[in-house]
Amino acid sequence: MGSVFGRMFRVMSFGESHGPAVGVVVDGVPAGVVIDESFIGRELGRRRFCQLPILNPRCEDEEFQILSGVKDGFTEGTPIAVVVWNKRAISDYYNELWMKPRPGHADLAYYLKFGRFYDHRGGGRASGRETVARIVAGAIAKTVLKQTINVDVASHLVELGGVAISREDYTFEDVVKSWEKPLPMVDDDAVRRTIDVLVNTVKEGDSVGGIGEVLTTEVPPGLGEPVFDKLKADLAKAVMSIGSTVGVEFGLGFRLARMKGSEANDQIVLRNGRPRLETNRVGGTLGGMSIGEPIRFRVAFRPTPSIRKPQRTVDLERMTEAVITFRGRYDVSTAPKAILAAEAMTAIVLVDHAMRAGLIPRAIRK
Ligand SMILES: Cc1cc2nc3c(=O)[nH]c(=O)nc-3n(C[C@H](O)[C@H](O)[C@H](O)COP(=O)(O)O)c2cc1C
Ligand SMILES: C=C(O[C@@H]1CC(C(=O)O)=C[C@@H](OP(=O)(O)O)[C@H]1O)C(=O)O
Repeated sequence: MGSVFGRMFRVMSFGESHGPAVGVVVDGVPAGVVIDESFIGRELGRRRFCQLPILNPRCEDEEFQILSGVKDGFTEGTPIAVVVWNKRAISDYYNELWMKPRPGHADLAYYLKFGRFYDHRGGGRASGRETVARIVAGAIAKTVLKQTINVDVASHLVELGGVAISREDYTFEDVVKSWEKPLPMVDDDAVRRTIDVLVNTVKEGDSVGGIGEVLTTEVPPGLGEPVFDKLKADLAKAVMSIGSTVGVEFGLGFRLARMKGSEANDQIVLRNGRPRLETNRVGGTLGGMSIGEPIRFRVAFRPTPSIRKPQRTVDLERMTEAVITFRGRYDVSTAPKAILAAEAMTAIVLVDHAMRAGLIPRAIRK
């Protein structure tokens, strides 16, 4: 229930933060796709941030194993199962938090739904660790996109801990290259200022939220279906399913709501014999379908729940009010890892819709 996503390109994520592994089964991958295992490793590596330990103090080595669906470096057209081993869980930190739900985390909701069977250690199933499964499936989806409709997906942070990038003139390549920096931001000054904010936030025992953006190269027209299966609707569901996500806006998003039609409408112009949008303020879809333009949207992430400051909760065993102080490890912000999960989910949605639109067959070579 709830762990499968997609219609033709189907992704099933499994695993808990403190179980032996997290992983994914991807069904519907066409046959004949060349799988480069080192690319999957590099995508997992982008999520580690171990050079800035306050962003990922657990710093797993992300050793993974492909269990099925790939033979001699080619996909077989059958389900691809991948596990990523959990090796650095320390569950003792969570003993004192059993039945004392952390404010902001999913503990309370899991208790109210599943009773005392929920796993609260390291966030259990609701952990940021689950995004590892999405990164692996996203790496497979990106590989399929590249070898079929030649679409690339990238992401970056536009604001973190209250520090916003000051550039608006960045290109897709700038966004890709931002991942070579300590934080994926296109503005070096913002990177420096954000790191200061993050370091001070940890000293205070607190956490911060942020905003990221996902961009693609030109997506062929026709992805997305009227009216419930719009591309933007499926993308919104895909990214809203990432823990800590609180908002999605396409193109200029909420800024469009404050404009006049004459300011907001993207004029349609002829370029190289094709109808194109002059500006793409709308973010790459009209009527829920791609139109040959890049897709572009922003995602907001709330601050990390586990913080060192005392927080009020209810002891569910005694049914009394209580105060907890978290002593374990926590990411000062979920945003850097979460935006990468949004990038991965975007690739997954694009492959699913390209298959549904008939642009990707079940075997890409025979
Ligand atoms: C990438 C990522 C990293 C996270 N790291 C932490 C963490 O270190 N500590 C913590 O308490 N919660 C962490 N979370 C949990 C979320 O902040 C959030 O509380 C949880 O996933 C439930 O989110 P939801 O209510 O939006 O579904 C992380 C989530 C994500 C996506
Ligand atoms: C392990 C990861 O994130 C974890 C997400 C998380 C949570 O509550 O969501 C809590 C922490 O787990 P632990 O207490 O085991 O260190 C984070 O480290 C990861 O992203 O790889």
